Amino acid sequence: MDKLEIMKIALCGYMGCGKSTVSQLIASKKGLNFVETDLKIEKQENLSISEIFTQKGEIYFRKQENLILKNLLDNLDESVLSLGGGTPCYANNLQMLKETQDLKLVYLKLTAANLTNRLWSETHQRPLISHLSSKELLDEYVRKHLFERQYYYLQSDYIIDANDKSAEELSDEIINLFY
Ligand SMILES: Nc1ncnc2c1ncn2[C@@H]1O[C@H](COP(=O)(O)OP(=O)(O)OP(=O)(O)O)[C@@H](O)[C@H]1O
Ligand SMILES: O=C(O)C1=C[C@@H](O)[C@@H](O)[C@H](O)C1
Ligand SMILES: [Mg+2]
Repeated sequence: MDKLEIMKIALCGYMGCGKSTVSQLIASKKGLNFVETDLKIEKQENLSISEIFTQKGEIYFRKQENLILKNLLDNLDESVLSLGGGTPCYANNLQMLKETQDLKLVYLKLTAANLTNRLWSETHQRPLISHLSSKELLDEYVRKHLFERQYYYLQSDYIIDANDKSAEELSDEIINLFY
């Protein structure tokens, strides 16, 4: 495919890998829309992600995530889409992403150790890890969880080694894949 035809980029990866930060940089550098599934769900529910998990439960969240992704992909313009950490791992989300014309799925891959270091100061905002009270417990959780999820993330069109790179560098590396 001609590089210039690809105008839809979706970033996936584990919590804290930089999806939101890097997607926004790519969108602003290339004049594309920035879209984030988590933000869409928060807006629809008028609740934060943590509040949705607590008040309505994870199954409800996953159902809304699937419906919102379907709606987004059916109507997607030139955009950079920042997915939720679990999005490709549930329902038919990965299949929908792979079947969307002109969309390329990019995995921001970080080691479990680097993810743990980054997430340790930010656990309170993330409902799946907010109960983990020590860095050792967080590390153990991330290792197991990442192992389960890599199966899905690794089916992305592009796998980017995001260890020890700034968000600026990563945004340029991804832009260079397509433009
Ligand atoms: N390349 C980078 N190097 C160092 N820190 C980064 C990098 N990219 C993002 N960060 C920082 O890591 C944290 C997580 O980044 P961000 O929120 O973009 O990740 P995310 O993948 O969107 O997470 P979530 O799955 O929770 O939505 C933030 O504090 C952000 O400033
Ligand atoms: O990794 C996950 O399963 C999640 C990541 C976040 O982006 C949110 O979508 C939510 O906290 C669940
Ligand atoms: Mg994010």
